[in-house]
Amino acid sequence: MRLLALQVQDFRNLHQVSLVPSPHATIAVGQNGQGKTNLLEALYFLATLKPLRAGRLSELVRWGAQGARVTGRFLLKGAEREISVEVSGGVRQAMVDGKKAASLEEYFGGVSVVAFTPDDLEVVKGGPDSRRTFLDRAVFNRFPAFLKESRDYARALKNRNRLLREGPAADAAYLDAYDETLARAGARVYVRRRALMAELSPRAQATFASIGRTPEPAAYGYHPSHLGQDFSEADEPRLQDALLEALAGRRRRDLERGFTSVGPHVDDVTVTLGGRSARAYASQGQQRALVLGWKIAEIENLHVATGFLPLLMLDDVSSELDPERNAYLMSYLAGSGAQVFLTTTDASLVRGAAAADTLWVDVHAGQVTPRLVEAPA
Ligand SMILES: Nc1ncnc2c1ncn2[C@@H]1O[C@H](COP(=O)(O)OP(=O)(O)OP(=O)(O)O)[C@@H](O)[C@H]1O
Repeated sequence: MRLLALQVQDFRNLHQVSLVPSPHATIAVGQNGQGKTNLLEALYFLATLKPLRAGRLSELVRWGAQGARVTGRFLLKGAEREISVEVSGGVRQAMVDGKKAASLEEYFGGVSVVAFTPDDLEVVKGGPDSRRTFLDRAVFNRFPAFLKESRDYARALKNRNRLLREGPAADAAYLDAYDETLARAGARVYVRRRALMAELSPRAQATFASIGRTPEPAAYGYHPSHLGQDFSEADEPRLQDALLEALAGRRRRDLERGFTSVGPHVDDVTVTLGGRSARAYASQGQQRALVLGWKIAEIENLHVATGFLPLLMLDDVSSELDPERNAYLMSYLAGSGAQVFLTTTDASLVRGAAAADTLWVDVHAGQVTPRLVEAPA
């Protein structure tokens, strides 16, 4: 998979950008607050239909503009196709070759992206919410149908919670029906997450072992909470029954509190080092290596599973790493053969990922301008 051309219109502070990226590294250099992350976010949104940072889609539209649009021409399995996404009035529209996409499968058609951002550290340091978001981005990359499946779950959860807020007056027959829907959708979410973790965690552990410079082994885990037992990814029907039972068992408590207390929305990801919580015990450098181990594993896992290397995006990551780990990452990127997009305030930090075919662009006040000469060291 390769991105041949990218066009961005009225996306955050980017008024109009037209870029022919390098087949390998494209590096955006600029001072703080100029639009470097916005450029990556535009590409991320195109490739995933999910915002990288925004809470609301309307935040993506340039102030004063009617709508935002991102278009990419990709080379996939020898054929060119154009996908684009528009946001207007808080609504997103996905298109393939200029026509409304018939399905998400048609839209994505093999496009995937792995993003490295300074926020990734939240997977170790942050709360369960950030860990679930982190995990779900990886699940979605591996199984594009998960975009719809996770939405189905969120909708079912919202409906049940709305009914729970009626308290004891809530109609029991309706609740039974909502429990069924929620258990079905929840089992799907769980099974997808579990399948991803089964592929990813051994790879991430091995990558960490090679970059962590620490004798303790890392472990990345995901288990259902409040179900009393674990389930494999092949156990969907049994899991659905267990979820249904747990929902029934917690109904009284849920009615009192007005929200659903069991299901994948309260599950957590565990990251440990030598069997101890990485959040509580790992150093900053070890925490960063744990995240890096996961991300590199994700790239390799996608490559094996789909036959394609995903697009890689690194938002100002080098400034967060110590020189040795940064050098490792840069040489990994240069040797991976992947198409990479990097941002930095300091070109010298990412020089290790650059080659003769690198496209250097300057980002200033929302303008993206290719450099005619290579960036100075
Ligand atoms: N919807 C929007 N419309 C117009 N401008 C926006 C919008 N959303 C954000 N901005 C502007 O975009 C700029 C931030 O851009 P961005 O986050 O890409 O910075 P950056 O170059 O990555 O900087 P840093 O190095 O600090 O991360 C800010 O000036 C912000 O005001």
